[in-house]
Amino acid sequence: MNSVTDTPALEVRRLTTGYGESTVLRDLSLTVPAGGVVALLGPNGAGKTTLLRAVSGLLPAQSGQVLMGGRTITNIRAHERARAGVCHVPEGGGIFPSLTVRENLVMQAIPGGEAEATERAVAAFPILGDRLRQRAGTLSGGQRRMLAIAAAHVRNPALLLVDEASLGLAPIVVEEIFDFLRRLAADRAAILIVDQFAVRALEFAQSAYVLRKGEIVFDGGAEDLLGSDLFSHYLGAPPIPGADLGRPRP
Ligand SMILES: Nc1ncnc2c1ncn2[C@@H]1O[C@H](COP(=O)(O)OP(=O)(O)OP(=O)(O)O)[C@@H](O)[C@H]1O
Repeated sequence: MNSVTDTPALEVRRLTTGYGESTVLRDLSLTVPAGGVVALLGPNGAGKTTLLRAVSGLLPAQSGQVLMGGRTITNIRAHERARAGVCHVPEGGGIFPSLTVRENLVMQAIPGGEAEATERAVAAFPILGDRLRQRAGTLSGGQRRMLAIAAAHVRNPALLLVDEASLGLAPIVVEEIFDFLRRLAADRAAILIVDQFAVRALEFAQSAYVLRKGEIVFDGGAEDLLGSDLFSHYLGAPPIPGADLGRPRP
């Protein structure tokens, strides 16, 4: 019998899903260990976002199963999955632009925990402390990303799904975001991360999956992928230090 720590944070078993008549993911299986960080990589259109949506319940499974902490969540709705501890930070979103920064944070708090929620978020990203009364829609791109991740952090999720943490952001902002994600990971949060900057994601993760046309073509250690010819084989560009070549190509 599994102990609590052996039970993966997330198990996707033979999942098939898509949009209407179009199937995007076929028979896909993936595991995020408890406290593990997993990178999900692949070219544009491979199905990475679709997988995150299927895990967070925004997209129903056509077949297969999704389990969180050993419990089947395949048939429960997105808000119930969120209550169960799944937190999805979508690409370019995850905030309410017309609300202030403080309101975005407070709405994630448990009743009575509003002040603590704000404190937690500001401790994660101090710049948010200077922006609490500002409408989230008027923040810079980097600050919006920080707010989306901080709002997720407020809920103390068991499983964090981060879609494109760094896309379009200045390197210094990306560094700050990854520093925080590293701290979360050190606190044993399970994280499934999609990032166009494959090298950065692989440096952050312990293991990786590469998706192509809805199917897993690589499943293994992040270092195995990073330090070998497999990287260019699967992701099309060699990791050259200092160059923005971590971006997967179609
Ligand atoms: N709402 C939708 N309706 C129909 N098809 C969709 C929808 N969203 C995505 N698709 C299709 O599903 C496939 C996978 O898209 P998805 O966004 O999951 O890929 P991705 O790997 O995240 O790509 P990217 O890196 O460009 O974000 C693509 O062929 C895309 O056109």
